[in-house]
Amino acid sequence: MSYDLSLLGWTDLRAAELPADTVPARVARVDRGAAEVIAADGQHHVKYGARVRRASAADPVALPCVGDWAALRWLPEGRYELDEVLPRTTAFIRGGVSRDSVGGLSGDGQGQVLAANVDLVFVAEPSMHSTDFADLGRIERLVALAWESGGTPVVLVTKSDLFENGLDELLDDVRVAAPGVDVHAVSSLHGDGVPLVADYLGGSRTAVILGPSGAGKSTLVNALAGDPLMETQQVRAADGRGRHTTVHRELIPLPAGGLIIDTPGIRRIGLYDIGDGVDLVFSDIEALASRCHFGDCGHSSEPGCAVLAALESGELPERRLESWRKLQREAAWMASRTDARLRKEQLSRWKFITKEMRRSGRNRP
Ligand SMILES: Nc1nc2c(ncn2[C@@H]2O[C@H](COP(=O)(O)OP(=O)(O)OP(=O)(O)O)[C@@H](O)[C@H]2O)c(=O)[nH]1
Ligand SMILES: [Zn+2]
Repeated sequence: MSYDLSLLGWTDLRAAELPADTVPARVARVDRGAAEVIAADGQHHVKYGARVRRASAADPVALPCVGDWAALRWLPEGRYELDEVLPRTTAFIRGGVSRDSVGGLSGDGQGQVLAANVDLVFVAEPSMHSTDFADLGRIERLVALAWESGGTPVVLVTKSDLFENGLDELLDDVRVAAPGVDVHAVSSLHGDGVPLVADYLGGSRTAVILGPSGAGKSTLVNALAGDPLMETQQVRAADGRGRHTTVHRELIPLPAGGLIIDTPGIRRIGLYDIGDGVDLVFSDIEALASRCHFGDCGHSSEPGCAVLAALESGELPERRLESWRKLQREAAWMASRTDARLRKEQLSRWKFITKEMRRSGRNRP
């Protein structure tokens, strides 16, 4: 089986970075010390070469991850080895903080890349979640995370069929929560909006879908993929196989071109390093704050505060200001951690391209 790598996102820009005597391959899945990759001549299971092992021992962020482009080197013994991870254009990084551990935090200083080279980040938020409406705060949080990864967020208000009246008003509220971000309603059940989501992938782009459990992510991926690649909740519950089904297919090529990365890690991603992302998702408040009388205005009781004025006039919803304060506190806390700062520096070499891309065309597919 041979693959057209351009359909998997391979570009001339990346080709320029390929070391001599190697062939490119996209990482579909990783497994301690080895990866499943897709090269032009087929799929391979490859072990990491000495260079990758050395680099990742020093910094786990250097470990290959799903979505990476890798350089494979042919060994005399007749197999490929993963020789190098090519520079990433975008990356979802989980900080060295596990919120599941005792006390809620365990700062081990070990960053981990969950997915790389993701062009589009679909933020799925159901229009109705049991009896609750779409959660705007969660959208803000995931959009911030999306910007921080370097990908372009697109908000999908899923299960739009559950919202009979007022869908337009809901979409307006979501647009306020995510300025500069495309917002669409999707019903995988009826197929509404699904072709539009596929269009974003433009034949060779890579996307992830973030969102709470039950948002309809698997159902949407199935609708995009056109065949039952992943089983939805009911099926999984029935056969008791848990989430294994998605683990086996982490990089999913779509029939119309483009790819979706769906991994348990990406599904569980919450709020990690969102420093820059907060500024982007709250660009309206940042703009207001720049007009405050005092440069270091805390927007609490200072005279000449443009933020408070907007709050009073109703231009700025109070919920949104609170959401901004909360995310800023978390981002500040993350930034105060030395290891988080270090990790950022190590990553900056991978991220500069990203920022340029973000500046040049952040909203359109
Ligand atoms: N009414 C309606 N229900 C939907 C739609 N999409 C998905 N569902 C249902 O919502 C439930 C959850 O869908 P999933 O696709 O499993 O959600 P998920 O986001 O993948 O959830 P996790 O795997 O837990 O992260 C299932 O019962 C689906 O049948 C939709 O467009 N409309
Ligand atoms: Zn102010």
